[in-house]
Amino acid sequence: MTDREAAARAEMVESGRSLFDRGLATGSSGNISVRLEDGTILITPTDISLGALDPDAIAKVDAAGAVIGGPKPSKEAFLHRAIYAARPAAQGIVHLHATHSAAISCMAGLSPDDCLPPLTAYFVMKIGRLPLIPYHRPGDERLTDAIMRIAPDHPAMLLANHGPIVSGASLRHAMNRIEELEETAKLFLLLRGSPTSPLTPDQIDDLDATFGAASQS
Ligand SMILES: O=C(O)[C@@H](O)C(=O)COP(=O)(O)O
Ligand SMILES: [Zn+2]
Repeated sequence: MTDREAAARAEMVESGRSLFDRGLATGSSGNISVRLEDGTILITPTDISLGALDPDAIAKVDAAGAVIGGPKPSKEAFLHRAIYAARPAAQGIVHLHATHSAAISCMAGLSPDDCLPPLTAYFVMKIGRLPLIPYHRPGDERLTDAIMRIAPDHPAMLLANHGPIVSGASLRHAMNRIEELEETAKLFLLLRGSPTSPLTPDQIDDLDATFGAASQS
């Protein structure tokens, strides 16, 4: 095993524990993956608590989905593979059922192109727009087409009646992103019923020009 793979396994364990300890992952929901230099993907096993990962019991699949090591992979491995295929720079992916973003994913009348308003600069910088992916049961590979179409322009997507799935240039980057998404979902729910002033298109353009559009990384 390369040093990079050993470090990735350790980082997955630590990330899962951190998410679980803070209540961002509960029960056995959610999954985490890292893409290695050779294109193979480390992914959490199916039906396991993210708080109880073992670095020596993490599944490994190739880009075509064949299992090349470890226990049975997450049923969402196809989804992670589709995102890696659509976003060549992505090296880490996190999927959660975090309460506030999962609550948003169940709301009626969401805009499919953008289901959270640009409330804060950091949300714009980390997420940009948040598209809604139509409901499919977990593990349904028919989701692949929609993901391949939408993921190239979006590092974060919200699965309807389910939760967010977010990629990043590293696992740390994906973690930061999904945590920002969850915090913004919480803000959005806190502000419901209060008049709010989301950022304007000019303010968003200024952020994109200064920090780079979130869609690019
Ligand atoms: O919601 C689901 O069933 C999956 O998306 C999930 O979060 C956990 O599934 P596994 O990764 O197969 O445990
Ligand atoms: Zn899920």
